[in-house]
Amino acid sequence: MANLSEPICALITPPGYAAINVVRISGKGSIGIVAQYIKPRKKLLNCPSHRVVFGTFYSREGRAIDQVLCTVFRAPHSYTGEDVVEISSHGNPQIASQILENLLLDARMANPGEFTLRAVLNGKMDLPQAEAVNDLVFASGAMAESAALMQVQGILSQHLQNLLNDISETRLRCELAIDFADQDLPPVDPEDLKNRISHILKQAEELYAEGVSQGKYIREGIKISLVGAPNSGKSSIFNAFLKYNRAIVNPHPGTTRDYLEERVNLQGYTLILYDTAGLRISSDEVEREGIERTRELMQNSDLILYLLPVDQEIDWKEIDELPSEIKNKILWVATKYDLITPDFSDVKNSDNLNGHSPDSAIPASVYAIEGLEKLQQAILNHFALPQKWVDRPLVTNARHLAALSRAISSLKNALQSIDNQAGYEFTAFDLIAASQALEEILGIVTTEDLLTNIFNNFCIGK
Ligand SMILES: Nc1nc2c(c(=O)[nH]1)N(C=O)[C@@H](CNc1ccc(C(=O)N[C@@H](CCC(=O)O)C(=O)O)cc1)CN2
Ligand SMILES: Nc1nc2c(ncn2[C@@H]2O[C@H](COP(=O)(O)OP(=O)(O)OP(=O)(O)O)[C@@H](O)[C@H]2O)c(=O)[nH]1
Ligand SMILES: [Mg+2]
Repeated sequence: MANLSEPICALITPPGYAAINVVRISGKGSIGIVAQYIKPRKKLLNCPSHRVVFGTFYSREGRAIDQVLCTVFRAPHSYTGEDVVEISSHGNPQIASQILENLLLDARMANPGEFTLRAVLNGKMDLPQAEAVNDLVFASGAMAESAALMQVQGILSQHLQNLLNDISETRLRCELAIDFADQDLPPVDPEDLKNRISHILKQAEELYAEGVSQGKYIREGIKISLVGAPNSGKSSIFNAFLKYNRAIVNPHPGTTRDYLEERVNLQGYTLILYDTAGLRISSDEVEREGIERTRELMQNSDLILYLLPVDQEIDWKEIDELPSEIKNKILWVATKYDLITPDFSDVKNSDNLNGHSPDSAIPASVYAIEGLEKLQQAILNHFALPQKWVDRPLVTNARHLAALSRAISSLKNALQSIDNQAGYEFTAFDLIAASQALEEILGIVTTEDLLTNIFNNFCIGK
Protein backbone atom coordinates (compact mmCIF):
# COMPACT_ATOMS: atom_id res chain seq x y z
CA MET A 1 0.00 0.00 0.00
CA ALA A 2 1.20 3.51 -0.83
CA ASN A 3 2.97 5.45 1.89
CA LEU A 4 0.27 6.66 4.26
CA SER A 5 0.40 10.40 4.98
CA GLU A 6 2.36 11.22 1.80
CA PRO A 7 0.59 14.38 0.53
CA ILE A 8 -2.04 13.77 -2.15
CA CYS A 9 -4.12 16.32 -4.02
CA ALA A 10 -7.01 16.50 -6.47
CA LEU A 11 -9.70 18.72 -7.86
CA ILE A 12 -12.76 17.86 -5.74
CA THR A 13 -15.37 19.78 -7.72
CA PRO A 14 -16.51 18.76 -11.23
CA PRO A 15 -14.04 19.75 -13.94
CA GLY A 16 -15.20 22.68 -16.05
CA TYR A 17 -16.52 26.21 -15.66
CA ALA A 18 -18.32 26.89 -12.40
CA ALA A 19 -18.76 29.57 -9.77
CA ILE A 20 -16.06 28.05 -7.57
CA ASN A 21 -13.56 25.21 -7.97
CA VAL A 22 -12.01 23.45 -5.02
CA VAL A 23 -8.63 21.70 -4.93
CA ARG A 24 -7.89 19.56 -1.88
CA ILE A 25 -4.54 18.47 -0.49
CA SER A 26 -4.18 16.00 2.38
CA GLY A 27 -1.18 14.51 4.16
CA LYS A 28 1.91 15.44 6.09
CA GLY A 29 3.08 18.98 5.41
CA SER A 30 0.02 19.97 3.37
CA ILE A 31 -0.37 23.33 5.08
CA GLY A 32 3.30 24.17 4.48
CA ILE A 33 3.06 23.10 0.85
CA VAL A 34 0.12 25.39 0.18
CA ALA A 35 1.70 28.21 2.18
CA GLN A 36 4.60 28.36 -0.32
CA TYR A 37 2.13 29.76 -2.84
CA ILE A 38 -0.11 31.92 -0.66
CA LYS A 39 0.22 35.50 0.49
CA PRO A 40 -0.17 36.27 3.40
CA ARG A 41 1.96 33.17 4.05
CA LYS A 42 2.25 33.44 7.85
CA LYS A 43 -1.47 33.77 8.25
CA LEU A 44 -1.98 30.41 6.58
CA LEU A 45 0.88 28.74 8.47
CA ASN A 46 -0.53 29.90 11.81
CA CYS A 47 -4.15 29.29 10.93
CA PRO A 48 -5.99 27.17 13.52
CA SER A 49 -8.02 24.16 12.39
CA HIS A 50 -11.39 24.73 10.73
CA ARG A 51 -10.63 28.35 9.79
CA VAL A 52 -10.53 30.06 6.43
CA VAL A 53 -7.74 32.30 5.16
CA PHE A 54 -8.30 34.73 2.30
CA GLY A 55 -5.22 35.22 0.13
CA THR A 56 -3.65 35.24 -3.31
CA PHE A 57 -2.28 32.09 -4.90
CA TYR A 58 1.03 32.70 -6.72
CA SER A 59 2.73 30.26 -9.06
CA ARG A 60 6.22 29.06 -8.20
CA GLU A 61 7.60 31.72 -10.62
CA GLY A 62 5.71 34.38 -8.68
CA ARG A 63 2.81 35.05 -11.03
CA ALA A 64 -0.53 35.75 -9.30
CA ILE A 65 -2.99 33.07 -10.33
CA ASP A 66 -6.15 33.88 -8.39
CA GLN A 67 -7.66 35.20 -5.20
CA VAL A 68 -8.55 32.15 -3.13
CA LEU A 69 -9.99 30.96 0.15
CA CYS A 70 -7.97 28.29 1.97
CA THR A 71 -9.82 26.17 4.49
CA VAL A 72 -7.45 24.59 6.98
CA PHE A 73 -8.08 21.32 8.83
CA ARG A 74 -5.37 20.16 11.20
CA ALA A 75 -4.71 16.48 11.89
CA PRO A 76 -6.47 14.56 13.28
CA HIS A 77 -9.47 16.86 12.94
CA SER A 78 -10.26 16.49 9.26
CA TYR A 79 -12.13 14.25 6.86
CA THR A 80 -9.01 12.14 6.26
CA GLY A 81 -7.57 12.50 9.76
CA GLU A 82 -4.53 14.24 8.24
CA ASP A 83 -3.65 17.88 7.66
CA VAL A 84 -5.96 19.08 4.89
CA VAL A 85 -6.21 22.33 2.97
CA GLU A 86 -9.05 23.07 0.57
CA ILE A 87 -8.32 25.85 -1.88
CA SER A 88 -11.39 27.50 -3.40
CA SER A 89 -10.67 29.48 -6.53
CA HIS A 90 -12.80 31.19 -9.15
CA GLY A 91 -14.36 28.45 -11.23
CA ASN A 92 -12.18 28.63 -14.32
CA PRO A 93 -10.76 25.18 -15.05
CA GLN A 94 -7.41 26.68 -16.15
CA ILE A 95 -7.02 28.34 -12.74
CA ALA A 96 -7.73 25.07 -10.92
CA SER A 97 -5.26 23.28 -13.21
CA GLN A 98 -2.51 25.77 -12.42
CA ILE A 99 -3.12 25.47 -8.69
CA LEU A 100 -3.00 21.71 -9.02
CA GLU A 101 0.17 21.81 -11.16
CA ASN A 102 1.98 23.82 -8.50
CA LEU A 103 0.84 21.52 -5.68
CA LEU A 104 1.95 18.51 -7.74
CA LEU A 105 5.54 19.68 -7.36
CA ASP A 106 5.37 18.47 -3.75
CA ALA A 107 2.39 16.11 -3.73
CA ARG A 108 1.04 13.42 -5.99
CA MET A 109 -2.37 13.09 -7.60
CA ALA A 110 -4.87 11.22 -5.41
CA ASN A 111 -6.24 7.91 -6.67
CA PRO A 112 -10.01 7.44 -6.85
CA GLY A 113 -11.41 7.26 -3.32
CA GLU A 114 -7.99 7.76 -1.75
CA PHE A 115 -9.06 10.57 0.62
CA THR A 116 -11.81 8.32 1.94
CA LEU A 117 -9.48 5.33 2.08
CA ARG A 118 -7.22 7.38 4.32
CA ALA A 119 -10.20 8.31 6.47
CA VAL A 120 -10.73 4.55 6.97
CA LEU A 121 -7.06 3.75 7.58
CA ASN A 122 -6.82 6.64 10.07
CA GLY A 123 -9.88 5.41 11.96
CA LYS A 124 -12.11 8.37 11.02
CA MET A 125 -14.73 5.98 9.67
CA ASP A 126 -15.20 2.27 9.12
CA LEU A 127 -15.64 0.43 5.85
CA PRO A 128 -19.47 0.53 5.62
CA GLN A 129 -19.36 4.27 6.29
CA ALA A 130 -16.80 4.73 3.51
CA GLU A 131 -18.80 2.58 1.10
CA ALA A 132 -21.85 4.66 1.94
CA VAL A 133 -19.97 7.87 1.11
CA ASN A 134 -19.74 6.57 -2.43
CA ASP A 135 -23.37 5.43 -2.39
CA LEU A 136 -24.34 8.92 -1.26
CA VAL A 137 -22.42 10.50 -4.13
CA PHE A 138 -24.07 8.22 -6.69
CA ALA A 139 -27.52 7.89 -5.06
CA SER A 140 -30.17 8.31 -7.74
CA GLY A 141 -33.17 9.10 -5.56
CA ALA A 142 -34.18 10.50 -2.19
CA MET A 143 -34.61 6.99 -0.76
CA ALA A 144 -31.13 5.88 -1.77
CA GLU A 145 -29.77 9.13 -0.34
CA SER A 146 -31.41 8.65 3.02
CA ALA A 147 -30.27 5.02 3.23
CA ALA A 148 -26.70 6.01 2.36
CA LEU A 149 -26.69 8.88 4.84
CA MET A 150 -27.86 6.55 7.64
CA GLN A 151 -24.89 4.38 6.81
CA VAL A 152 -22.46 7.32 6.58
CA GLN A 153 -23.61 8.36 10.04
CA GLY A 154 -22.67 4.92 11.33
CA ILE A 155 -26.16 3.64 12.17
CA LEU A 156 -25.56 0.31 10.40
CA SER A 157 -22.06 0.00 11.89
CA GLN A 158 -23.44 0.60 15.38
CA HIS A 159 -26.09 -2.06 14.90
CA LEU A 160 -23.51 -4.59 13.68
CA GLN A 161 -21.22 -3.67 16.56
CA ASN A 162 -24.05 -4.41 19.01
CA LEU A 163 -24.57 -7.81 17.42
CA LEU A 164 -20.83 -8.47 17.65
CA ASN A 165 -20.84 -7.59 21.34
CA ASP A 166 -23.76 -9.94 21.97
CA ILE A 167 -21.98 -12.74 20.12
CA SER A 168 -18.78 -12.15 22.11
CA GLU A 169 -20.59 -12.31 25.38
CA THR A 170 -22.34 -15.53 24.42
CA ARG A 171 -19.08 -17.03 23.21
CA LEU A 172 -17.45 -16.15 26.51
CA ARG A 173 -20.12 -18.16 28.30
CA CYS A 174 -19.38 -21.16 26.09
CA GLU A 175 -15.67 -20.82 26.76
CA LEU A 176 -16.22 -20.63 30.48
CA ALA A 177 -18.14 -23.87 30.24
CA ILE A 178 -15.24 -25.46 28.37
CA ASP A 179 -12.40 -24.11 30.51
CA PHE A 180 -13.95 -24.76 33.89
CA ALA A 181 -15.92 -27.87 33.08
CA ASP A 182 -14.09 -29.81 35.81
CA GLN A 183 -14.58 -27.15 38.47
CA ASP A 184 -17.31 -26.55 40.90
CA LEU A 185 -19.02 -23.73 38.98
CA PRO A 186 -22.73 -23.55 38.25
CA PRO A 187 -23.15 -25.35 34.91
CA VAL A 188 -23.95 -23.32 31.79
CA ASP A 189 -27.63 -23.48 30.99
CA PRO A 190 -28.07 -24.66 27.38
CA GLU A 191 -31.51 -23.07 27.20
CA ASP A 192 -30.07 -19.71 28.19
CA LEU A 193 -27.36 -20.05 25.54
CA LYS A 194 -29.94 -20.98 22.93
CA ASN A 195 -32.10 -17.99 23.83
CA ARG A 196 -29.16 -15.67 23.50
CA ILE A 197 -28.13 -17.07 20.14
CA SER A 198 -31.71 -17.12 18.86
CA HIS A 199 -32.09 -13.48 19.77
CA ILE A 200 -28.95 -12.56 17.82
CA LEU A 201 -30.01 -14.77 14.93
CA LYS A 202 -33.42 -13.12 14.77
CA GLN A 203 -31.89 -9.66 14.51
CA ALA A 204 -29.42 -10.80 11.85
CA GLU A 205 -32.21 -12.46 9.87
CA GLU A 206 -34.37 -9.35 10.03
CA LEU A 207 -31.50 -7.23 8.81
CA TYR A 208 -30.85 -9.68 6.00
CA ALA A 209 -34.49 -10.01 4.97
CA GLU A 210 -34.97 -6.26 4.81
CA GLY A 211 -31.71 -5.89 2.95
CA VAL A 212 -32.76 -8.40 0.32
CA SER A 213 -36.33 -7.16 -0.03
CA GLN A 214 -35.64 -3.42 0.17
CA GLY A 215 -31.98 -2.47 0.39
CA LYS A 216 -31.02 -3.70 -3.03
CA TYR A 217 -33.96 -1.92 -4.68
CA ILE A 218 -33.22 1.29 -2.83
CA ARG A 219 -29.56 1.33 -3.80
CA GLU A 220 -29.68 -0.11 -7.29
CA GLY A 221 -33.20 0.75 -8.43
CA ILE A 222 -36.07 -1.57 -9.34
CA LYS A 223 -35.94 -3.33 -12.72
CA ILE A 224 -39.40 -3.37 -14.24
CA SER A 225 -40.22 -4.74 -17.68
CA LEU A 226 -43.37 -3.93 -19.58
CA VAL A 227 -44.58 -6.99 -21.45
CA GLY A 228 -47.72 -8.13 -23.20
CA ALA A 229 -49.17 -8.82 -26.61
CA PRO A 230 -48.37 -6.50 -29.52
CA ASN A 231 -50.39 -3.29 -29.27
CA SER A 232 -51.23 -3.82 -25.60
CA GLY A 233 -49.94 -0.32 -24.80
CA LYS A 234 -46.42 -1.05 -23.46
CA SER A 235 -44.67 1.84 -25.18
CA SER A 236 -47.49 4.18 -24.20
CA ILE A 237 -47.14 3.29 -20.51
CA PHE A 238 -43.35 3.57 -20.82
CA ASN A 239 -43.66 7.09 -22.25
CA ALA A 240 -46.24 8.09 -19.66
CA PHE A 241 -43.90 7.06 -16.83
CA LEU A 242 -41.05 9.03 -18.43
CA LYS A 243 -43.33 11.98 -19.18
CA TYR A 244 -41.99 12.30 -22.72
CA ASN A 245 -42.33 10.37 -25.95
CA ARG A 246 -39.22 8.23 -25.78
CA ALA A 247 -40.67 5.18 -27.55
CA ILE A 248 -42.57 5.04 -30.83
CA VAL A 249 -46.28 4.46 -30.28
CA ASN A 250 -48.31 3.21 -33.20
CA PRO A 251 -51.60 1.34 -33.81
CA HIS A 252 -49.60 -1.12 -35.91
CA PRO A 253 -48.85 -4.24 -33.81
CA GLY A 254 -45.14 -5.09 -33.62
CA THR A 255 -43.94 -1.48 -33.46
CA THR A 256 -41.33 -2.03 -30.73
CA ARG A 257 -38.75 -4.62 -31.73
CA ASP A 258 -35.65 -4.09 -29.60
CA TYR A 259 -36.13 -3.17 -25.97
CA LEU A 260 -35.61 0.32 -24.56
CA GLU A 261 -34.24 1.07 -21.10
CA GLU A 262 -34.82 4.29 -19.16
CA ARG A 263 -34.62 5.37 -15.52
CA VAL A 264 -37.36 7.30 -13.84
CA ASN A 265 -37.93 8.48 -10.30
CA LEU A 266 -41.08 7.39 -8.49
CA GLN A 267 -41.57 8.82 -4.98
CA GLY A 268 -37.84 8.79 -4.31
CA TYR A 269 -37.25 5.35 -5.84
CA THR A 270 -35.45 4.72 -9.10
CA LEU A 271 -37.34 2.55 -11.53
CA ILE A 272 -35.35 1.06 -14.38
CA LEU A 273 -38.06 0.59 -16.98
CA TYR A 274 -37.86 -1.66 -20.01
CA ASP A 275 -40.19 -1.30 -22.96
CA THR A 276 -40.19 -4.56 -24.88
CA ALA A 277 -41.29 -6.23 -28.09
CA GLY A 278 -44.76 -7.72 -27.86
CA LEU A 279 -45.02 -11.42 -27.07
CA ARG A 280 -46.50 -13.48 -29.89
CA ILE A 281 -45.58 -16.18 -32.31
CA SER A 282 -43.97 -14.44 -35.24
CA SER A 283 -42.53 -15.45 -38.58
CA ASP A 284 -40.46 -12.28 -38.82
CA GLU A 285 -36.85 -12.98 -37.84
CA VAL A 286 -36.16 -9.54 -36.31
CA GLU A 287 -39.37 -9.67 -34.32
CA ARG A 288 -38.55 -13.20 -33.11
CA GLU A 289 -35.16 -11.98 -31.87
CA GLY A 290 -36.94 -9.11 -30.08
CA ILE A 291 -39.31 -11.56 -28.41
CA GLU A 292 -36.37 -13.70 -27.32
CA ARG A 293 -34.85 -10.62 -25.67
CA THR A 294 -38.13 -9.91 -23.93
CA ARG A 295 -37.98 -13.38 -22.40
CA GLU A 296 -34.45 -12.76 -21.12
CA LEU A 297 -35.52 -9.43 -19.68
CA MET A 298 -38.39 -11.08 -17.84
CA GLN A 299 -35.86 -13.40 -16.18
CA ASN A 300 -33.73 -10.45 -15.04
CA SER A 301 -36.54 -8.15 -13.92
CA ASP A 302 -37.56 -7.57 -10.34
CA LEU A 303 -41.12 -6.99 -11.46
CA ILE A 304 -43.03 -7.62 -14.68
CA LEU A 305 -45.97 -5.48 -15.68
CA TYR A 306 -48.00 -7.79 -17.88
CA LEU A 307 -50.38 -5.66 -19.89
CA LEU A 308 -53.85 -6.95 -20.73
CA PRO A 309 -55.64 -4.40 -22.92
CA VAL A 310 -59.36 -4.28 -22.23
CA ASP A 311 -60.18 -4.14 -25.95
CA GLN A 312 -58.29 -7.23 -27.09
CA GLU A 313 -58.72 -10.97 -26.73
CA ILE A 314 -56.07 -12.24 -24.39
CA ASP A 315 -53.82 -15.08 -25.42
CA TRP A 316 -54.11 -17.20 -22.27
CA LYS A 317 -52.06 -19.95 -23.83
CA GLU A 318 -49.03 -17.63 -24.06
CA ILE A 319 -49.55 -16.67 -20.42
CA ASP A 320 -50.15 -20.21 -19.15
CA GLU A 321 -46.89 -21.34 -20.67
CA LEU A 322 -44.81 -18.89 -18.66
CA PRO A 323 -42.63 -20.60 -16.05
CA SER A 324 -43.78 -20.14 -12.46
CA GLU A 325 -40.73 -18.10 -11.39
CA ILE A 326 -41.79 -15.54 -14.01
CA LYS A 327 -45.46 -15.67 -13.08
CA ASN A 328 -44.57 -14.97 -9.46
CA LYS A 329 -43.24 -11.54 -10.28
CA ILE A 330 -46.05 -10.41 -12.55
CA LEU A 331 -48.36 -7.54 -11.79
CA TRP A 332 -51.36 -7.73 -14.15
CA VAL A 333 -52.37 -4.42 -15.65
CA ALA A 334 -55.64 -3.79 -17.46
CA THR A 335 -54.54 -1.18 -20.02
CA LYS A 336 -56.62 1.23 -22.11
CA TYR A 337 -59.11 1.23 -19.27
CA ASP A 338 -60.46 4.56 -20.48
CA LEU A 339 -62.30 2.54 -23.13
CA ILE A 340 -64.45 1.18 -20.27
CA THR A 341 -64.60 4.29 -18.14
CA PRO A 342 -62.68 7.54 -18.28
CA ASP A 343 -63.21 8.13 -14.57
CA PHE A 344 -60.65 6.37 -12.42
CA SER A 345 -61.73 7.77 -9.11
CA ASP A 346 -64.05 4.90 -8.26
CA VAL A 347 -62.91 1.91 -10.31
CA LYS A 348 -61.89 -1.07 -8.32
CA ASN A 349 -59.24 -3.44 -9.52
CA SER A 350 -60.52 -6.02 -11.93
CA ASP A 351 -64.15 -4.98 -12.30
CA ASN A 352 -65.65 -4.80 -15.75
CA LEU A 353 -63.02 -6.78 -17.55
CA ASN A 354 -65.55 -9.15 -19.11
CA GLY A 355 -63.73 -12.00 -17.48
CA HIS A 356 -60.70 -11.26 -19.63
CA SER A 357 -58.19 -10.55 -16.88
CA PRO A 358 -57.09 -12.09 -13.62
CA ASP A 359 -58.96 -10.70 -10.63
CA SER A 360 -56.11 -8.57 -9.49
CA ALA A 361 -55.47 -6.63 -12.71
CA ILE A 362 -54.78 -2.97 -12.02
CA PRO A 363 -56.69 -0.55 -14.24
CA ALA A 364 -54.45 1.83 -16.18
CA SER A 365 -54.75 4.29 -19.00
CA VAL A 366 -52.52 6.85 -20.60
CA TYR A 367 -55.53 8.85 -21.74
CA ALA A 368 -57.31 9.29 -18.41
CA ILE A 369 -56.49 11.75 -15.65
CA GLU A 370 -54.85 9.78 -12.84
CA GLY A 371 -54.73 6.81 -15.20
CA LEU A 372 -51.36 5.67 -13.85
CA GLU A 373 -51.83 6.41 -10.16
CA LYS A 374 -53.16 3.02 -9.13
CA LEU A 375 -50.41 1.30 -11.07
CA GLN A 376 -47.67 3.42 -9.48
CA GLN A 377 -49.02 2.78 -6.01
CA ALA A 378 -49.31 -0.94 -6.74
CA ILE A 379 -45.65 -1.05 -7.75
CA LEU A 380 -44.51 0.51 -4.48
CA ASN A 381 -46.91 -1.66 -2.46
CA HIS A 382 -45.61 -4.76 -4.19
CA PHE A 383 -42.17 -4.21 -2.66
CA ALA A 384 -43.51 -2.96 0.69
CA LEU A 385 -40.95 -0.16 0.54
CA PRO A 386 -40.60 2.65 3.09
CA GLN A 387 -42.83 5.56 2.09
CA LYS A 388 -40.87 8.59 3.29
CA TRP A 389 -37.22 7.93 4.02
CA VAL A 390 -35.00 5.33 5.59
CA ASP A 391 -34.70 5.82 9.33
CA ARG A 392 -33.14 2.60 10.58
CA PRO A 393 -30.18 0.37 9.80
CA LEU A 394 -30.61 -1.10 6.36
CA VAL A 395 -28.19 -3.26 4.40
CA THR A 396 -28.08 -2.10 0.79
CA ASN A 397 -24.77 -3.51 -0.32
CA ALA A 398 -24.25 -6.95 -1.92
CA ARG A 399 -20.93 -7.45 -0.12
CA HIS A 400 -22.60 -6.85 3.23
CA LEU A 401 -25.52 -9.13 2.40
CA ALA A 402 -23.19 -11.98 1.45
CA ALA A 403 -21.26 -11.68 4.71
CA LEU A 404 -24.46 -11.35 6.72
CA SER A 405 -25.77 -14.53 5.16
CA ARG A 406 -22.61 -16.36 6.26
CA ALA A 407 -23.02 -15.01 9.77
CA ILE A 408 -26.58 -16.33 9.81
CA SER A 409 -25.47 -19.82 8.74
CA SER A 410 -22.87 -19.88 11.49
CA LEU A 411 -25.40 -18.78 14.11
CA LYS A 412 -27.74 -21.55 12.96
CA ASN A 413 -24.87 -24.04 13.27
CA ALA A 414 -24.20 -22.77 16.76
CA LEU A 415 -27.81 -23.46 17.76
CA GLN A 416 -27.65 -26.88 16.15
CA SER A 417 -24.48 -27.77 18.04
CA ILE A 418 -26.24 -27.13 21.35
CA ASP A 419 -29.20 -29.29 20.31
CA ASN A 420 -26.82 -32.04 19.24
CA GLN A 421 -24.92 -31.73 22.55
CA ALA A 422 -21.79 -31.64 20.40
CA GLY A 423 -19.85 -29.82 23.11
CA TYR A 424 -19.50 -26.10 23.70
CA GLU A 425 -16.22 -25.99 21.74
CA PHE A 426 -18.31 -26.39 18.61
CA THR A 427 -20.74 -23.69 19.63
CA ALA A 428 -17.87 -21.33 20.39
CA PHE A 429 -16.28 -22.16 17.04
CA ASP A 430 -19.50 -21.31 15.15
CA LEU A 431 -19.89 -18.09 17.11
CA ILE A 432 -16.34 -17.09 16.16
CA ALA A 433 -17.18 -17.75 12.51
CA ALA A 434 -20.30 -15.56 12.85
CA SER A 435 -18.21 -12.76 14.39
CA GLN A 436 -15.65 -12.97 11.63
CA ALA A 437 -18.32 -12.58 8.97
CA LEU A 438 -19.66 -9.44 10.67
CA GLU A 439 -16.14 -8.10 11.18
CA GLU A 440 -15.56 -8.47 7.47
CA ILE A 441 -18.46 -6.08 6.84
CA LEU A 442 -17.04 -3.55 9.26
CA GLY A 443 -13.58 -3.88 7.73
CA ILE A 444 -12.07 -5.03 11.03
CA VAL A 445 -10.37 -7.67 8.93
CA THR A 446 -9.60 -6.52 5.38
CA THR A 447 -7.33 -7.41 2.55
CA GLU A 448 -5.65 -4.97 0.20
CA ASP A 449 -7.63 -6.55 -2.65
CA LEU A 450 -10.91 -5.84 -0.95
CA LEU A 451 -9.96 -2.22 -0.27
CA THR A 452 -8.67 -1.71 -3.81
CA ASN A 453 -11.90 -3.15 -5.16
CA ILE A 454 -14.08 -0.92 -3.06
CA PHE A 455 -12.20 2.33 -3.56
CA ASN A 456 -11.58 1.88 -7.28
CA ASN A 457 -15.27 2.61 -7.83
CA PHE A 458 -15.02 6.00 -6.19
CA CYS A 459 -14.49 9.21 -8.09
CA ILE A 460 -11.23 11.14 -7.98
CA GLY A 461 -11.24 13.66 -5.17
CA LYS A 462 -13.54 11.64 -2.89
N1 LIG B 1 -15.64 21.46 1.90
C1 LIG B 1 -15.96 20.23 2.20
N2 LIG B 1 -17.25 19.86 2.27
C2 LIG B 1 -17.58 18.57 2.57
C3 LIG B 1 -16.58 17.60 2.82
C4 LIG B 1 -15.22 18.02 2.76
O1 LIG B 1 -14.29 17.24 2.97
N3 LIG B 1 -14.96 19.33 2.46
N4 LIG B 1 -16.96 16.29 3.12
C5 LIG B 1 -16.21 15.19 2.81
O2 LIG B 1 -15.97 14.83 1.70
C6 LIG B 1 -18.29 16.06 3.64
C7 LIG B 1 -18.32 16.41 5.10
N5 LIG B 1 -17.50 15.51 5.85
C8 LIG B 1 -16.58 15.89 6.77
C9 LIG B 1 -16.36 15.07 7.85
C10 LIG B 1 -15.51 15.46 8.87
C11 LIG B 1 -14.84 16.67 8.78
C12 LIG B 1 -14.00 17.14 9.92
O3 LIG B 1 -13.40 18.21 9.86
N6 LIG B 1 -13.91 16.39 11.01
C13 LIG B 1 -13.17 16.75 12.19
C14 LIG B 1 -13.93 17.75 13.03
C15 LIG B 1 -15.27 17.27 13.49
C16 LIG B 1 -15.99 18.27 14.38
O4 LIG B 1 -15.69 19.45 14.41
O5 LIG B 1 -16.91 17.76 15.05
C17 LIG B 1 -12.88 15.50 13.00
O6 LIG B 1 -13.38 14.43 12.63
O7 LIG B 1 -12.13 15.60 13.94
C18 LIG B 1 -15.02 17.47 7.67
C19 LIG B 1 -15.88 17.08 6.65
C20 LIG B 1 -19.28 16.85 2.84
N7 LIG B 1 -18.87 18.23 2.66
N1 LIG C 1 -57.62 4.28 -25.59
C1 LIG C 1 -56.34 4.00 -25.30
N2 LIG C 1 -55.48 3.66 -26.28
C2 LIG C 1 -54.20 3.40 -25.97
C3 LIG C 1 -53.75 3.46 -24.62
N3 LIG C 1 -52.45 3.12 -24.59
C4 LIG C 1 -52.09 2.87 -25.87
N4 LIG C 1 -53.16 3.04 -26.71
C5 LIG C 1 -53.12 2.87 -28.17
O1 LIG C 1 -52.78 1.53 -28.48
C6 LIG C 1 -51.93 1.46 -29.62
C7 LIG C 1 -50.68 0.69 -29.31
O2 LIG C 1 -49.93 1.37 -28.34
P1 LIG C 1 -48.40 1.08 -28.08
O3 LIG C 1 -48.04 1.81 -26.85
O4 LIG C 1 -47.61 1.34 -29.30
O5 LIG C 1 -48.47 -0.48 -27.80
P2 LIG C 1 -47.25 -1.51 -27.67
O6 LIG C 1 -47.69 -2.53 -26.70
O7 LIG C 1 -45.99 -0.79 -27.36
O8 LIG C 1 -47.21 -2.14 -29.12
P3 LIG C 1 -46.00 -2.93 -29.83
O9 LIG C 1 -44.75 -2.17 -29.64
O10 LIG C 1 -46.43 -2.95 -31.26
O11 LIG C 1 -45.97 -4.28 -29.23
C8 LIG C 1 -51.66 2.91 -30.02
O12 LIG C 1 -52.51 3.24 -31.10
C9 LIG C 1 -52.01 3.70 -28.80
O13 LIG C 1 -52.47 5.00 -29.09
C10 LIG C 1 -54.71 3.84 -23.61
O14 LIG C 1 -54.40 3.93 -22.39
N5 LIG C 1 -55.98 4.08 -24.00
MG1 LIG D 1 -44.20 -0.72 -28.36
